[in-house]
Amino acid sequence: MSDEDWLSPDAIERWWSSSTQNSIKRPYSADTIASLRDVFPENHHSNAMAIKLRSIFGRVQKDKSVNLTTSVIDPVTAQVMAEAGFETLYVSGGMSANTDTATDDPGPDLADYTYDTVPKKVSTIYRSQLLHSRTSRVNKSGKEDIPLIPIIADADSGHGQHTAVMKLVKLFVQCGVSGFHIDDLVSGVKRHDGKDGLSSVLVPTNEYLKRLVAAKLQLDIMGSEVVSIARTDAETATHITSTIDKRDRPFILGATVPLPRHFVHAEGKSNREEWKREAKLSTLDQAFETSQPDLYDNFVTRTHDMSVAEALAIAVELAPSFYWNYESPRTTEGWYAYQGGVEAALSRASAAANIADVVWACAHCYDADRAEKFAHGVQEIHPGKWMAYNITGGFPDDGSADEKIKFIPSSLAALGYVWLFLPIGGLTAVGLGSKVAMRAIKDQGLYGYLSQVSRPAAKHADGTSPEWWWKVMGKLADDAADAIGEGL
Ligand SMILES: C[C@](O)(C(=O)O)[C@H](CC(=O)O)C(=O)O
Ligand SMILES: [Mg+2]
Repeated sequence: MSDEDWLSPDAIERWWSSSTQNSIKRPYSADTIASLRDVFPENHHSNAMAIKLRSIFGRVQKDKSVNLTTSVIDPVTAQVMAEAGFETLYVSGGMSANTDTATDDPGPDLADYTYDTVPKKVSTIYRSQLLHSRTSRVNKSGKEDIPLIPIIADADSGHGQHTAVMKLVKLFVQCGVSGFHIDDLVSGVKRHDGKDGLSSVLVPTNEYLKRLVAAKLQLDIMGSEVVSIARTDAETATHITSTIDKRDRPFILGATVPLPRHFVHAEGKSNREEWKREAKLSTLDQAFETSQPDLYDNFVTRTHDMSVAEALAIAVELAPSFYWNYESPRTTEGWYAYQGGVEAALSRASAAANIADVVWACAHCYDADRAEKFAHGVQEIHPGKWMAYNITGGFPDDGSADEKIKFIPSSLAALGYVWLFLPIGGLTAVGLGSKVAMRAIKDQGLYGYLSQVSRPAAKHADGTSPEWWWKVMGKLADDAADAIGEGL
Protein backbone atom coordinates (compact mmCIF):
# COMPACT_ATOMS: atom_id res chain seq x y z
CA MET A 1 0.00 0.00 0.00
CA SER A 2 1.54 3.34 -1.02
CA ASP A 3 1.75 6.19 1.49
CA GLU A 4 -0.95 8.19 -0.40
CA ASP A 5 -3.33 5.24 -0.08
CA TRP A 6 -2.66 4.78 3.61
CA LEU A 7 -5.83 6.51 4.83
CA SER A 8 -8.05 5.42 1.94
CA PRO A 9 -10.82 2.94 2.85
CA ASP A 10 -10.89 1.79 -0.79
CA ALA A 11 -7.21 0.90 -0.65
CA ILE A 12 -7.75 -0.93 2.64
CA GLU A 13 -10.59 -2.90 1.00
CA ARG A 14 -8.29 -3.74 -1.90
CA TRP A 15 -5.66 -4.99 0.55
CA TRP A 16 -8.30 -7.11 2.30
CA SER A 17 -9.18 -8.77 -0.97
CA SER A 18 -5.55 -9.76 -1.62
CA SER A 19 -4.52 -13.41 -1.29
CA THR A 20 -2.94 -12.98 2.17
CA GLN A 21 -6.03 -11.33 3.65
CA ASN A 22 -9.13 -12.55 1.86
CA SER A 23 -9.90 -15.55 4.07
CA ILE A 24 -10.46 -13.33 7.14
CA LYS A 25 -14.00 -12.27 8.07
CA ARG A 26 -13.76 -8.90 9.76
CA PRO A 27 -16.65 -7.55 11.84
CA TYR A 28 -15.53 -3.94 11.23
CA SER A 29 -15.30 -1.73 8.15
CA ALA A 30 -12.40 -0.27 6.19
CA ASP A 31 -13.71 3.20 7.15
CA THR A 32 -13.22 2.33 10.81
CA ILE A 33 -9.66 1.19 10.15
CA ALA A 34 -8.87 4.33 8.15
CA SER A 35 -10.15 6.48 11.01
CA LEU A 36 -8.09 4.56 13.60
CA ARG A 37 -4.84 4.78 11.68
CA ASP A 38 -2.01 7.16 12.50
CA VAL A 39 -1.38 9.72 9.79
CA PHE A 40 1.77 7.96 8.55
CA PRO A 41 2.41 4.22 8.31
CA GLU A 42 5.23 2.88 10.44
CA ASN A 43 7.83 1.26 8.29
CA HIS A 44 7.78 -2.20 9.76
CA HIS A 45 10.42 -4.75 9.14
CA SER A 46 7.94 -7.24 10.44
CA ASN A 47 5.80 -6.86 7.32
CA ALA A 48 8.58 -8.15 5.08
CA MET A 49 9.31 -10.95 7.52
CA ALA A 50 5.62 -11.86 7.85
CA ILE A 51 5.34 -12.19 4.08
CA LYS A 52 8.34 -14.51 4.22
CA LEU A 53 6.58 -16.58 6.90
CA ARG A 54 3.43 -16.73 4.79
CA SER A 55 5.43 -17.98 1.84
CA ILE A 56 7.08 -20.69 4.01
CA PHE A 57 3.66 -21.91 5.20
CA GLY A 58 2.31 -21.72 1.65
CA ARG A 59 5.27 -23.73 0.33
CA VAL A 60 5.15 -26.51 2.94
CA GLN A 61 1.40 -26.80 2.47
CA LYS A 62 1.91 -27.27 -1.25
CA ASP A 63 4.77 -29.74 -0.75
CA LYS A 64 2.81 -31.63 1.92
CA SER A 65 5.68 -31.13 4.34
CA VAL A 66 5.74 -29.32 7.69
CA ASN A 67 7.98 -26.59 9.01
CA LEU A 68 9.60 -27.74 12.25
CA THR A 69 11.21 -25.51 14.82
CA THR A 70 12.00 -25.07 18.47
CA SER A 71 12.51 -22.22 20.91
CA VAL A 72 15.21 -19.63 20.40
CA ILE A 73 16.63 -18.48 23.73
CA ASP A 74 19.04 -15.67 22.85
CA PRO A 75 21.08 -14.26 19.93
CA VAL A 76 23.55 -17.14 20.17
CA THR A 77 20.85 -19.80 19.75
CA ALA A 78 19.35 -17.71 16.93
CA GLN A 79 22.66 -17.81 15.12
CA VAL A 80 23.17 -21.51 15.72
CA MET A 81 19.63 -22.21 14.50
CA ALA A 82 20.22 -20.10 11.37
CA GLU A 83 23.33 -22.12 10.56
CA ALA A 84 21.48 -25.35 11.17
CA GLY A 85 18.95 -24.27 8.54
CA PHE A 86 15.83 -23.59 10.62
CA GLU A 87 13.34 -21.49 8.67
CA THR A 88 11.31 -20.24 11.62
CA LEU A 89 12.19 -19.41 15.24
CA TYR A 90 9.83 -19.67 18.21
CA VAL A 91 9.97 -17.24 21.12
CA SER A 92 8.26 -19.12 23.90
CA GLY A 93 6.49 -17.40 26.78
CA GLY A 94 7.37 -20.32 29.01
CA MET A 95 11.07 -20.18 28.16
CA SER A 96 11.04 -16.39 28.62
CA ALA A 97 9.36 -16.86 32.00
CA ASN A 98 12.01 -19.41 32.99
CA THR A 99 15.03 -17.38 31.97
CA ASP A 100 14.55 -13.69 31.41
CA THR A 101 11.47 -11.56 32.01
CA ALA A 102 11.15 -7.81 31.52
CA THR A 103 11.14 -7.39 35.30
CA ASP A 104 14.19 -9.66 35.66
CA ASP A 105 12.26 -12.11 37.79
CA PRO A 106 12.30 -15.64 36.38
CA GLY A 107 9.63 -18.18 37.33
CA PRO A 108 7.33 -20.92 36.02
CA ASP A 109 5.23 -20.53 32.89
CA LEU A 110 2.22 -18.65 34.24
CA ALA A 111 2.15 -15.68 31.87
CA ASP A 112 2.42 -13.46 34.93
CA TYR A 113 5.30 -11.46 33.47
CA THR A 114 4.69 -7.96 32.15
CA TYR A 115 3.38 -7.81 28.61
CA ASP A 116 6.60 -6.42 27.13
CA THR A 117 8.59 -9.53 28.15
CA VAL A 118 8.10 -11.62 25.01
CA PRO A 119 8.12 -8.65 22.55
CA LYS A 120 11.46 -7.51 24.02
CA LYS A 121 12.87 -10.98 23.50
CA VAL A 122 11.63 -10.86 19.90
CA SER A 123 13.31 -7.49 19.45
CA THR A 124 16.66 -8.80 20.73
CA ILE A 125 16.52 -11.83 18.47
CA TYR A 126 15.39 -9.85 15.45
CA ARG A 127 18.07 -7.18 15.85
CA SER A 128 20.75 -9.78 16.35
CA GLN A 129 19.69 -11.36 13.08
CA LEU A 130 19.97 -7.99 11.32
CA LEU A 131 23.47 -7.58 12.68
CA HIS A 132 24.54 -11.01 11.53
CA SER A 133 23.07 -10.42 8.13
CA ARG A 134 25.00 -7.11 7.81
CA THR A 135 28.18 -8.87 8.84
CA SER A 136 27.79 -11.64 6.34
CA ARG A 137 27.34 -9.08 3.56
CA VAL A 138 30.15 -6.78 4.69
CA ASN A 139 32.61 -9.62 5.03
CA LYS A 140 31.61 -11.17 1.73
CA SER A 141 32.94 -14.38 3.14
CA GLY A 142 31.98 -16.35 0.07
CA LYS A 143 29.17 -17.94 2.01
CA GLU A 144 25.60 -17.11 1.15
CA ASP A 145 24.03 -14.24 3.06
CA ILE A 146 22.72 -15.41 6.40
CA PRO A 147 18.95 -15.39 5.92
CA LEU A 148 16.68 -13.50 8.29
CA ILE A 149 14.40 -16.04 9.92
CA PRO A 150 10.77 -15.22 10.71
CA ILE A 151 10.01 -15.23 14.43
CA ILE A 152 6.76 -16.60 15.85
CA ALA A 153 6.05 -15.51 19.41
CA ASP A 154 3.84 -16.34 22.34
CA ALA A 155 1.18 -13.69 23.08
CA ASP A 156 -0.38 -15.86 25.82
CA SER A 157 -3.94 -14.74 26.55
CA GLY A 158 -3.30 -11.20 25.38
CA HIS A 159 -2.49 -9.91 28.89
CA GLY A 160 -5.88 -8.25 29.45
CA GLN A 161 -8.93 -6.98 27.63
CA HIS A 162 -9.01 -5.56 24.11
CA THR A 163 -6.82 -2.50 24.69
CA ALA A 164 -4.12 -4.65 26.29
CA VAL A 165 -4.29 -7.11 23.39
CA MET A 166 -3.95 -4.23 20.94
CA LYS A 167 -0.96 -2.74 22.75
CA LEU A 168 0.70 -6.13 22.93
CA VAL A 169 0.19 -6.77 19.22
CA LYS A 170 1.44 -3.28 18.37
CA LEU A 171 4.62 -3.88 20.35
CA PHE A 172 5.14 -7.27 18.75
CA VAL A 173 4.87 -5.74 15.28
CA GLN A 174 7.24 -2.92 16.21
CA CYS A 175 9.72 -5.47 17.56
CA GLY A 176 9.88 -7.40 14.28
CA VAL A 177 7.62 -10.39 14.92
CA SER A 178 6.31 -12.40 11.95
CA GLY A 179 3.57 -14.31 13.75
CA PHE A 180 2.11 -14.71 17.23
CA HIS A 181 -0.38 -16.94 19.03
CA ILE A 182 -3.21 -15.89 21.32
CA ASP A 183 -5.10 -18.39 23.44
CA ASP A 184 -8.41 -18.85 25.25
CA LEU A 185 -7.01 -19.37 28.74
CA VAL A 186 -7.53 -17.46 31.94
CA SER A 187 -4.07 -16.14 32.59
CA GLY A 188 -2.01 -17.39 35.52
CA VAL A 189 -4.26 -20.13 36.90
CA LYS A 190 -2.39 -23.20 35.69
CA ARG A 191 -1.99 -25.81 38.44
CA HIS A 192 1.18 -27.78 37.89
CA ASP A 193 0.16 -30.55 40.30
CA GLY A 194 -3.36 -30.98 38.87
CA LYS A 195 -4.83 -30.36 42.34
CA ASP A 196 -8.64 -30.74 42.44
CA GLY A 197 -8.54 -31.97 38.85
CA LEU A 198 -7.87 -28.44 37.70
CA SER A 199 -5.85 -28.12 34.54
CA SER A 200 -6.63 -25.31 32.11
CA VAL A 201 -9.43 -22.79 32.65
CA LEU A 202 -11.03 -21.31 29.55
CA VAL A 203 -12.82 -18.07 28.88
CA PRO A 204 -16.10 -18.35 26.91
CA THR A 205 -15.84 -18.64 23.11
CA ASN A 206 -17.06 -15.10 22.70
CA GLU A 207 -14.28 -13.65 24.86
CA TYR A 208 -11.71 -15.72 22.97
CA LEU A 209 -12.95 -14.43 19.63
CA LYS A 210 -12.88 -10.87 20.96
CA ARG A 211 -9.18 -11.32 21.76
CA LEU A 212 -8.53 -12.53 18.24
CA VAL A 213 -10.57 -9.72 16.67
CA ALA A 214 -8.75 -7.14 18.81
CA ALA A 215 -5.45 -8.59 17.58
CA LYS A 216 -6.56 -8.47 13.94
CA LEU A 217 -7.94 -4.95 14.40
CA GLN A 218 -4.51 -3.78 15.58
CA LEU A 219 -2.80 -5.54 12.67
CA ASP A 220 -5.21 -3.86 10.26
CA ILE A 221 -4.62 -0.47 11.85
CA MET A 222 -0.90 -1.01 11.26
CA GLY A 223 -1.40 -2.41 7.74
CA SER A 224 0.39 -5.50 8.98
CA GLU A 225 0.75 -8.87 7.26
CA VAL A 226 1.82 -10.52 10.54
CA VAL A 227 0.35 -14.00 10.89
CA SER A 228 -2.09 -14.55 13.76
CA ILE A 229 -2.36 -18.01 15.27
CA ALA A 230 -5.47 -18.91 17.23
CA ARG A 231 -4.48 -21.32 19.98
CA THR A 232 -7.16 -23.13 21.91
CA ASP A 233 -6.57 -25.09 25.10
CA ALA A 234 -10.04 -26.65 24.97
CA GLU A 235 -8.54 -30.10 24.41
CA THR A 236 -7.12 -30.26 27.94
CA ALA A 237 -9.42 -27.77 29.69
CA THR A 238 -11.27 -28.75 32.86
CA HIS A 239 -13.10 -25.49 33.65
CA ILE A 240 -14.64 -22.42 32.07
CA THR A 241 -15.35 -19.03 33.62
CA SER A 242 -18.88 -18.56 32.25
CA THR A 243 -21.70 -20.53 30.64
CA ILE A 244 -23.08 -17.57 28.72
CA ASP A 245 -22.03 -18.60 25.21
CA LYS A 246 -24.33 -21.11 23.50
CA ARG A 247 -21.32 -22.47 21.57
CA ASP A 248 -19.89 -23.72 24.88
CA ARG A 249 -23.07 -25.54 25.90
CA PRO A 250 -22.04 -29.00 24.58
CA PHE A 251 -19.02 -28.97 26.90
CA ILE A 252 -20.40 -27.60 30.18
CA LEU A 253 -20.78 -30.31 32.81
CA GLY A 254 -23.47 -30.52 35.43
CA ALA A 255 -24.41 -32.91 38.24
CA THR A 256 -27.08 -35.44 37.31
CA VAL A 257 -27.49 -36.56 40.91
CA PRO A 258 -28.70 -34.08 43.53
CA LEU A 259 -26.20 -33.95 46.39
CA PRO A 260 -26.87 -32.15 49.67
CA ARG A 261 -23.75 -29.94 49.44
CA HIS A 262 -22.03 -28.32 46.49
CA PHE A 263 -18.53 -29.24 45.27
CA VAL A 264 -16.86 -26.36 47.14
CA HIS A 265 -17.81 -27.96 50.45
CA ALA A 266 -15.96 -31.16 49.67
CA GLU A 267 -12.54 -30.53 51.16
CA GLY A 268 -9.36 -32.31 50.15
CA LYS A 269 -8.48 -34.30 47.07
CA SER A 270 -10.23 -37.57 47.87
CA ASN A 271 -13.48 -35.90 49.00
CA ARG A 272 -13.53 -33.81 45.86
CA GLU A 273 -12.94 -36.83 43.63
CA GLU A 274 -15.70 -38.66 45.46
CA TRP A 275 -18.06 -35.70 45.08
CA LYS A 276 -17.54 -35.73 41.33
CA ARG A 277 -18.09 -39.49 41.13
CA GLU A 278 -21.31 -39.28 43.14
CA ALA A 279 -22.58 -36.27 41.17
CA LYS A 280 -22.20 -38.24 37.91
CA LEU A 281 -21.19 -35.25 35.82
CA SER A 282 -22.56 -35.03 32.30
CA THR A 283 -23.39 -32.40 29.71
CA LEU A 284 -26.99 -31.16 29.60
CA ASP A 285 -27.72 -32.78 26.26
CA GLN A 286 -26.26 -36.15 27.25
CA ALA A 287 -28.12 -36.07 30.55
CA PHE A 288 -31.45 -35.26 28.90
CA GLU A 289 -31.01 -37.88 26.18
CA THR A 290 -30.24 -40.54 28.79
CA SER A 291 -33.07 -39.68 31.14
CA GLN A 292 -35.74 -38.65 28.57
CA PRO A 293 -35.00 -40.50 25.30
CA ASP A 294 -38.55 -39.98 23.97
CA LEU A 295 -38.45 -36.22 24.47
CA TYR A 296 -34.90 -35.74 23.26
CA ASP A 297 -35.62 -34.84 19.61
CA ASN A 298 -38.17 -32.25 20.68
CA PHE A 299 -35.66 -30.86 23.19
CA VAL A 300 -32.96 -30.57 20.51
CA THR A 301 -35.29 -28.80 18.07
CA ARG A 302 -36.49 -26.32 20.66
CA THR A 303 -33.06 -25.53 22.13
CA HIS A 304 -30.61 -25.69 19.23
CA ASP A 305 -29.57 -22.03 19.56
CA MET A 306 -29.72 -21.78 23.35
CA SER A 307 -27.17 -21.47 26.12
CA VAL A 308 -27.28 -23.97 29.01
CA ALA A 309 -29.42 -21.72 31.20
CA GLU A 310 -32.09 -21.29 28.51
CA ALA A 311 -31.99 -24.93 27.42
CA LEU A 312 -32.25 -26.17 31.00
CA ALA A 313 -35.49 -24.23 31.46
CA ILE A 314 -36.94 -25.97 28.39
CA ALA A 315 -35.70 -29.35 29.65
CA VAL A 316 -37.53 -28.88 32.94
CA GLU A 317 -40.65 -27.64 31.15
CA LEU A 318 -40.66 -30.81 29.00
CA ALA A 319 -39.84 -33.15 31.88
CA PRO A 320 -40.50 -31.54 35.29
CA SER A 321 -38.63 -34.28 37.17
CA PHE A 322 -35.44 -33.84 35.12
CA TYR A 323 -32.42 -32.96 37.23
CA TRP A 324 -29.21 -31.35 35.93
CA ASN A 325 -27.29 -28.79 37.93
CA TYR A 326 -24.37 -26.87 36.47
CA GLU A 327 -24.05 -24.64 39.55
CA SER A 328 -23.26 -27.34 42.06
CA PRO A 329 -19.86 -28.39 40.56
CA ARG A 330 -18.55 -24.78 40.51
CA THR A 331 -15.16 -24.17 42.12
CA THR A 332 -14.53 -21.60 44.85
CA GLU A 333 -13.48 -19.17 42.10
CA GLY A 334 -16.87 -19.71 40.47
CA TRP A 335 -15.53 -21.66 37.48
CA TYR A 336 -17.81 -24.22 35.84
CA ALA A 337 -16.86 -27.83 35.11
CA TYR A 338 -15.94 -28.36 31.46
CA GLN A 339 -15.59 -31.42 29.25
CA GLY A 340 -12.34 -30.79 27.41
CA GLY A 341 -11.47 -32.77 24.29
CA VAL A 342 -10.93 -32.61 20.60
CA GLU A 343 -14.62 -31.77 19.91
CA ALA A 344 -14.35 -28.73 22.18
CA ALA A 345 -11.12 -27.68 20.47
CA LEU A 346 -12.78 -28.06 17.08
CA SER A 347 -15.75 -25.98 18.10
CA ARG A 348 -13.41 -23.13 19.06
CA ALA A 349 -11.03 -23.52 16.13
CA SER A 350 -13.91 -23.50 13.62
CA ALA A 351 -15.02 -20.11 14.93
CA ALA A 352 -11.46 -18.78 15.30
CA ALA A 353 -10.54 -19.79 11.75
CA ASN A 354 -12.63 -16.90 10.44
CA ILE A 355 -10.47 -14.29 12.11
CA ALA A 356 -7.01 -15.88 12.47
CA ASP A 357 -4.58 -17.16 9.84
CA VAL A 358 -3.65 -20.41 11.62
CA VAL A 359 -5.54 -22.61 14.09
CA TRP A 360 -3.89 -24.69 16.78
CA ALA A 361 -5.30 -27.04 19.41
CA CYS A 362 -2.63 -27.03 22.09
CA ALA A 363 -2.15 -30.55 23.42
CA HIS A 364 1.46 -30.62 24.72
CA CYS A 365 1.83 -34.32 23.76
CA TYR A 366 1.39 -36.13 20.46
CA ASP A 367 -1.77 -38.11 19.91
CA ALA A 368 -2.29 -39.44 16.40
CA ASP A 369 -6.08 -39.83 16.69
CA ARG A 370 -6.66 -36.37 18.10
CA ALA A 371 -4.32 -34.80 15.55
CA GLU A 372 -6.28 -36.49 12.77
CA LYS A 373 -9.72 -35.67 14.14
CA PHE A 374 -8.79 -32.04 14.59
CA ALA A 375 -7.25 -31.75 11.13
CA HIS A 376 -10.20 -33.39 9.39
CA GLY A 377 -12.68 -31.32 11.37
CA VAL A 378 -10.96 -28.05 10.51
CA GLN A 379 -10.36 -28.88 6.86
CA GLU A 380 -13.96 -29.96 6.37
CA ILE A 381 -15.23 -26.52 7.33
CA HIS A 382 -12.24 -24.40 6.27
CA PRO A 383 -10.44 -26.21 3.44
CA GLY A 384 -6.79 -25.23 3.19
CA LYS A 385 -6.69 -23.54 6.61
CA TRP A 386 -3.19 -23.48 8.04
CA MET A 387 -2.81 -25.55 11.22
CA ALA A 388 -0.10 -25.77 13.89
CA TYR A 389 0.94 -28.55 16.28
CA ASN A 390 3.11 -28.47 19.42
CA ILE A 391 4.92 -31.21 21.26
CA THR A 392 6.45 -30.64 24.67
CA GLY A 393 6.96 -34.20 25.81
CA GLY A 394 5.05 -37.31 26.73
CA PHE A 395 7.26 -39.86 24.95
CA PRO A 396 8.61 -42.94 26.70
CA ASP A 397 12.24 -42.56 27.81
CA ASP A 398 13.05 -46.20 27.12
CA GLY A 399 13.20 -45.67 23.37
CA SER A 400 10.25 -47.99 22.70
CA ALA A 401 8.47 -45.38 20.57
CA ASP A 402 11.53 -44.04 18.73
CA GLU A 403 10.67 -45.52 15.34
CA LYS A 404 7.15 -44.08 15.48
CA ILE A 405 8.45 -40.69 16.63
CA LYS A 406 10.54 -40.36 13.47
CA PHE A 407 7.36 -40.40 11.37
CA ILE A 408 5.37 -37.86 13.37
CA PRO A 409 6.37 -34.83 11.26
CA SER A 410 5.43 -36.54 8.00
CA SER A 411 2.14 -37.81 9.48
CA LEU A 412 1.24 -34.30 10.60
CA ALA A 413 2.26 -32.90 7.22
CA ALA A 414 0.01 -35.41 5.45
CA LEU A 415 -2.90 -34.17 7.56
CA GLY A 416 -2.20 -30.58 6.47
CA TYR A 417 -0.34 -29.19 9.48
CA VAL A 418 2.12 -26.53 8.33
CA TRP A 419 3.97 -25.68 11.54
CA LEU A 420 5.28 -28.11 14.17
CA PHE A 421 7.19 -26.76 17.15
CA LEU A 422 8.92 -28.06 20.23
CA PRO A 423 8.50 -25.17 22.67
CA ILE A 424 11.03 -26.24 25.25
CA GLY A 425 13.59 -27.83 22.90
CA GLY A 426 15.82 -24.76 22.63
CA LEU A 427 16.32 -24.39 26.35
CA THR A 428 16.98 -28.09 26.81
CA ALA A 429 19.52 -28.06 23.96
CA VAL A 430 21.32 -25.01 25.35
CA GLY A 431 21.49 -26.61 28.79
CA LEU A 432 22.73 -29.92 27.47
CA GLY A 433 25.27 -28.41 25.05
CA SER A 434 26.81 -26.10 27.61
CA LYS A 435 27.09 -28.92 30.18
CA VAL A 436 29.90 -30.56 28.22
CA ALA A 437 31.72 -27.25 27.75
CA MET A 438 31.35 -26.09 31.35
CA ARG A 439 32.51 -29.44 32.68
CA ALA A 440 35.64 -29.17 30.48
CA ILE A 441 36.46 -25.67 31.78
CA LYS A 442 35.79 -26.65 35.37
CA ASP A 443 37.81 -29.88 35.25
CA GLN A 444 40.66 -28.94 32.89
CA GLY A 445 40.90 -25.17 33.30
CA LEU A 446 42.32 -23.11 30.46
CA TYR A 447 43.30 -26.18 28.45
CA GLY A 448 39.74 -27.49 28.73
CA TYR A 449 38.47 -24.19 27.42
CA LEU A 450 40.88 -24.17 24.47
CA SER A 451 40.54 -27.80 23.48
CA GLN A 452 36.87 -28.37 24.02
CA VAL A 453 35.24 -24.98 23.72
CA SER A 454 36.98 -22.16 21.89
CA ARG A 455 38.77 -24.12 19.13
CA PRO A 456 35.74 -26.20 18.15
CA ALA A 457 33.58 -23.06 18.36
CA ALA A 458 35.88 -21.10 16.07
CA LYS A 459 35.68 -23.91 13.50
CA HIS A 460 32.02 -24.72 13.62
CA ALA A 461 29.96 -21.93 15.04
CA ASP A 462 30.05 -18.42 13.63
CA GLY A 463 28.58 -15.95 16.04
CA THR A 464 29.29 -17.95 19.17
CA SER A 465 32.91 -17.13 19.97
CA PRO A 466 34.51 -13.89 21.18
CA GLU A 467 37.11 -14.19 18.40
CA TRP A 468 34.31 -14.12 15.87
CA TRP A 469 32.76 -11.06 17.44
CA TRP A 470 36.12 -9.31 17.44
CA LYS A 471 37.36 -10.21 13.96
CA VAL A 472 34.27 -10.69 11.83
CA MET A 473 31.82 -8.35 13.50
CA GLY A 474 34.63 -5.85 14.12
CA LYS A 475 34.81 -5.22 10.38
CA LEU A 476 31.47 -3.40 10.61
CA ALA A 477 32.93 -0.99 13.13
CA ASP A 478 36.16 -0.59 11.13
CA ASP A 479 34.21 0.13 7.94
CA ALA A 480 32.16 2.75 9.76
CA ALA A 481 35.37 4.34 11.11
CA ASP A 482 36.80 4.44 7.56
CA ALA A 483 33.60 6.00 6.26
CA ILE A 484 33.78 8.74 8.90
CA GLY A 485 37.43 9.29 7.97
CA GLU A 486 39.87 11.67 9.62
CA GLY A 487 37.36 14.39 10.38
CA LEU A 488 36.53 17.42 8.27
C1 LIG B 1 3.93 -23.27 24.08
C2 LIG B 1 3.95 -22.65 25.43
O1 LIG B 1 2.89 -21.72 25.51
C3 LIG B 1 5.24 -21.89 25.67
O2 LIG B 1 5.20 -20.91 26.41
O3 LIG B 1 6.27 -22.30 25.17
C4 LIG B 1 3.80 -23.70 26.58
C5 LIG B 1 4.82 -24.77 26.53
C6 LIG B 1 4.61 -25.86 27.57
O4 LIG B 1 4.37 -25.54 28.75
O5 LIG B 1 4.68 -27.00 27.20
C7 LIG B 1 2.38 -24.25 26.58
O6 LIG B 1 2.12 -25.17 25.80
O7 LIG B 1 1.55 -23.74 27.33
MG1 LIG C 1 3.27 -20.01 26.58
